[in-house]
Amino acid sequence: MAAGAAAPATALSLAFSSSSANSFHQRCSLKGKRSKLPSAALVEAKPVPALKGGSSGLRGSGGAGEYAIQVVDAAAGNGAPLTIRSRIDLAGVIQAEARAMARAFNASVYSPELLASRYGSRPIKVLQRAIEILTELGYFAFKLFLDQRRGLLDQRKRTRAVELRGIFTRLGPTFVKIGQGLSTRPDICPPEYLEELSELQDSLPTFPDYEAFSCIERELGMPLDSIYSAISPSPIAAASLGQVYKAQLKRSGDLVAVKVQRPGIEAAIGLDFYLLRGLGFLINKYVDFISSNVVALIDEFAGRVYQELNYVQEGQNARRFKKLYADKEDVLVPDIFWDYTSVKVLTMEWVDGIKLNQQEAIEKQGLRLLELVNTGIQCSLRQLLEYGYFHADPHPGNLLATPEGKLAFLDFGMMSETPEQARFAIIGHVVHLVNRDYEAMARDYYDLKFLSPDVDVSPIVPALRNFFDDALNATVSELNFKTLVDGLGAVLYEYPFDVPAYYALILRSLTVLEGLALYADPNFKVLAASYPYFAKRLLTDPNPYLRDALIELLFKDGRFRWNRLENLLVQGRQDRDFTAKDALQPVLKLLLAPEGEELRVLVVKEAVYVTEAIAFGSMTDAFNSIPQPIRSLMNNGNQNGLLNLSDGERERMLELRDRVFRIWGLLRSSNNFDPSLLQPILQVLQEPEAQQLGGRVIGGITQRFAARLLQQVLRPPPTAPTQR
Ligand SMILES: Nc1ncnc2c1ncn2[C@@H]1O[C@H](COP(=O)(O)OP(=O)(O)OP(=O)(O)O)[C@@H](O)[C@H]1O
Repeated sequence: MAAGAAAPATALSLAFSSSSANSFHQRCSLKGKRSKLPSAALVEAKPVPALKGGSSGLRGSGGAGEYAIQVVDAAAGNGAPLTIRSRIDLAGVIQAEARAMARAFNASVYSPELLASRYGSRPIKVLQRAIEILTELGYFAFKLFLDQRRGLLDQRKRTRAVELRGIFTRLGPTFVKIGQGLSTRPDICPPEYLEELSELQDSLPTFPDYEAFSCIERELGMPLDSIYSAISPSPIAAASLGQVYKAQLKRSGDLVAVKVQRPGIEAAIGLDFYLLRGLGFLINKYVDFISSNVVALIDEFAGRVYQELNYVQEGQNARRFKKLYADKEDVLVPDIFWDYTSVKVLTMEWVDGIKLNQQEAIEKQGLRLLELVNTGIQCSLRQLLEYGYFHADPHPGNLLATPEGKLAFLDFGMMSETPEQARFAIIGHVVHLVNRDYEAMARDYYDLKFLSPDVDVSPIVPALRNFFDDALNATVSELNFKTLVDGLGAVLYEYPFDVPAYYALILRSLTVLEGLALYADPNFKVLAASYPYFAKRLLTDPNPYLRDALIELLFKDGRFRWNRLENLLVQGRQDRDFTAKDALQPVLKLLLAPEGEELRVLVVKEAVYVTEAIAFGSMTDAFNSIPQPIRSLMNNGNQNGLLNLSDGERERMLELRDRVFRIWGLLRSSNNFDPSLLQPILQVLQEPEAQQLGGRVIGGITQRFAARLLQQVLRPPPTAPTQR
């Protein structure tokens, strides 16, 4: 990382020119005046976690970019930690955000036409960059061509993928971004390329600090010394589009991260996308083995990168993300300081934390990586499948473990949305996968918008069967998510799929988390960790699509699969948002609805089986308690026992009874369970059609027995506590 270059004294009047950590400490000394807070009208006061106690103001741990700053209340003089309180005046925040938006009114948006008009008249500049890119990419393409001629394309895939990663790094930010983007597209790249490109690091060379500092002054319209009481002399991180400094706000004393955009990046990216688009046209026209529309892909991608260049937009993304997901206490999203944010400067709450790929450092703090990864998985599932608004770039550098054990999300430049229909279709897809219903899985690709409705999915079914029958030879929960993604990728790669970008990004966010978890535990299974969430959604979500998926999961060939319900309840209860009062409600409601006819018949039939099993079980218990000699007399030489049932039948009945009792126990012991929720079943059993089916029950017990049984269950509990 380049050392911080000297800043012009005029621009940086607070002697920020010094790159010495010492001067930084001196200026960060709090000396009592830190405790003065703005006296704005207070709508909400929120404590910021206390910073670590220390003995002498702010202390740097040495190397630039690695400050372990400790703040003490010097005024108190006793080394007691100082709690910085951010007083948030909500109206003030909204106004500040509006002002930041106004500052961003001229933020660039991607427009191929604009780029064409800008660069169409600058042939020399275009030519220079074209030569640079073509030399790199052309040589690479030539090698691919030779590989193909020599029949070595497959064999050399890994080597070429490594080379491509190097080329993208050399070609700069646009290509680093493209490489990162391609690493999420299994429909475009073979697995070897996906792996190598996802390794693309965004640790690019830094740009001079004086340029960053003058950019801050220009963008915020204030001299640096009136904004900060201190700022790190060099960046603490340099990423693809900007670099990040640690600073302390003069007005409030808050510690902040200041992200400053690379100078001239917009022009560089614009020129690159102009050229790439031209190349895209050529590829579309002449390269047969690439079936996707490359120009459309470039346009979509360029649009995203341009959005990332607008830091006000990024701040708004962070705000939205925080509102949706930081309601959970284990998730942290930094606040945005709107008065210090513009298109090219983003100021956010400083997050003290360790990157999620530094397992040792995390565990040294007494934190467990797997717990943090699990928080990430649960949060990702909510992002992808509940609200649909998700962080599309969750690489380990953007996920921090805080000392309090929270998972902090950073970098909201690239967000994506899962359309509502797709959210349900994904859950349905998992249900079909669990059921190994490959026809239904193939049909899901219409709902997922992978295929247009006129494409015949029948050829895909055997491909899915081939892959999943092998992959699923254990249970789905034991399946490695990456295997699944690679396998699906291989299937998608061979068929005319058009995978929407959001889907590829979803896969990537879960693969990233799984990758992190595998460091800590090679046996970790992301799908198993996701099950409680899926189970909870299926059991409780009233959406008709999910309700039908649940019915599909629970009934097969006219029989109820009690083992599945038990499994769902066991799993669903592990989700912290699960409430038993909502469990099965969507299905039970359907029982009473006009369109629930088919379900009613199934439920009545099942009630008969269950009643039979319970009655039989009770009789067996009673029978077994009779002394042996009398039992023999009662059997009267009948080998199959009292009811003349085969061993298999008897076993099945007892198993069913035990399972139903276990499920009942699971429900009763869950929070908020109220037995009257089963009322719809009682109502259905009392209908005349149910009585005809009741005749089957052994020993003359009719459906009335079932109804009475339920009535017992539903009776309001006595007021005095009774022993179970
Ligand atoms: N609020 C913060 N608190 C502490 N460190 C931060 C904060 N924001 C960013 N950083 C540090 O700066 C690095 C780069 O930030 P960020 O990922 O936002 O930049 P970027 O240019 O958008 O990167 P990318 O290339 O991933 O898109 C992070 O990995 C993290 O180390």
